[in-house]
Amino acid sequence: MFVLINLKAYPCDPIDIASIAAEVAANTGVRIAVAPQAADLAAVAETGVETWAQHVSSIEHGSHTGSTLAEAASRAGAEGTLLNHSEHRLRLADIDGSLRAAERAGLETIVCANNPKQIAAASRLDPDSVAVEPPELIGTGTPVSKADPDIVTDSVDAASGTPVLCGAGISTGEDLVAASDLGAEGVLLASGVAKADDPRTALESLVDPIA
Ligand SMILES: O=C[C@H](O)COP(=O)(O)O
Repeated sequence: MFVLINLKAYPCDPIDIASIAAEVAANTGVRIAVAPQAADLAAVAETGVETWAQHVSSIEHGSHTGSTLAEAASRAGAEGTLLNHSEHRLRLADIDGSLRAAERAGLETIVCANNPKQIAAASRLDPDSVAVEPPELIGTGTPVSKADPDIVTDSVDAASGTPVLCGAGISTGEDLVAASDLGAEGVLLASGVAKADDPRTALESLVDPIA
């Protein structure tokens, strides 16, 4: 199982969480990555943790002020990028453009979607993986794997072989196992670690059942 921790714009310490994630990954063998703010990519990558961008723009080098160039994310140490997160929705043409930009820069890609129908469409754009996240469960602590397990199984069917992650409300080892049992190959989570009083304990207990 792939565990991708999205730090969003939470007021956490990205270096502290990245260092913890690097240690837990090394100690357990579980693939764990951290997606910080773009400005923190290089510092997070320096900790040795697998580092992901939260987004890259559908642009090439040129006059694009305020954009996130895929090559710049890669140069800063990103190995992959999320696209079309529920909190950063893109138009179809921009998802495709950002996917091509990420490919050009050698970044692994995950396209997020709300439901199985969107997962089917996202998979056709040929990302490395897709992630299903019902927006109404994000940040609630109620895991999608329990609240609506059919969303995960239907997404796995709809993805036609593209690996599926699930996210929203994932915070415990039990949630992780439930996601795996439903066919997910990873989880996308944020508040369960980024807003935890003790991120180390939160992350260690999350991966414990698969370590
Ligand atoms: O990117 C992460 C997801 O939006 C899930 O967030 P959450 O774990 O706080 O529910």
